[in-house]
Amino acid sequence: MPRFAANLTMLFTEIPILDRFAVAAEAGFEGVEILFPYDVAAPDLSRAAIAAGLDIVLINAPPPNWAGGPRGFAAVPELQDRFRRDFERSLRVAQVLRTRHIHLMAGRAQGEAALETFVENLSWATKRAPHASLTIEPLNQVDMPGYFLSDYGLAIDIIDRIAAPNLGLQLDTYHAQHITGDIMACWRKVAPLVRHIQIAGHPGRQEPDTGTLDYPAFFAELDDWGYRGWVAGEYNPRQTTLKGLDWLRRALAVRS
Ligand SMILES: O=C(O)[C@@H](O)C(=O)CO
Ligand SMILES: [Mg+2]
Repeated sequence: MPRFAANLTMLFTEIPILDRFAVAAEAGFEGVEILFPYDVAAPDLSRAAIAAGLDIVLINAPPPNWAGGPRGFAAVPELQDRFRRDFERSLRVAQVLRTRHIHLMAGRAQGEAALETFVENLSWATKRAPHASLTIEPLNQVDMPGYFLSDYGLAIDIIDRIAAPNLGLQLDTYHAQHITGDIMACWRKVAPLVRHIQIAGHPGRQEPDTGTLDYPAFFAELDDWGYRGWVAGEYNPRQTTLKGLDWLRRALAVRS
């Protein structure tokens, strides 16, 4: 059974960010991810994680705007400088938080120039931060209209083309089911490239045990493949976060 992390940008939002760590640990999570940890002082986040005994396993590179702002710039030709500056900032924050994975968001863009920019920026970043694990994540076009990366074939081609050991795939089962219609087949196609997994129910993006996806079977499949990475709950809780954690309790019971 994989190790589970809580996405503190979407879970436990009923309490202040620095209080979410202890509550997540108490609930059984062993790690957390924070999409845009740029509004709170990094040493405060780090202290809260250490006090709760949790790893901060993933952050996104800026922009620090979750509420409808741009979704990254890595594939936006005219914003290459901005991407690189923001990446430097995420490296500084990741160092304080001791975070292993940094998700580099492509942003809204299209066409050949966007592809070349994405490849150039990602190659640059892999060399700039050889110690970091960098990820790219296909997002579906309904939730993220115009986002450059919403195709798994394209993600595989880009990762193969750059061929850097520190660049891999972030598999979000909600987006993957939306994009491919078959999460299990998608996982089997991309498994060797996957560095980090996020889960939610589909459709609806609520608790993993809502909707149509069979998570006990998916977790068993991850074990069969020897997946050793994290699985992060990244969803919108239906009520309070704690009331919707049966999926985690059941998974942890299978593990023990
Ligand atoms: O799935 C998502 O939306 C996230 O993992 C993300 O990185 C920001 O959009
Ligand atoms: Mg995701």
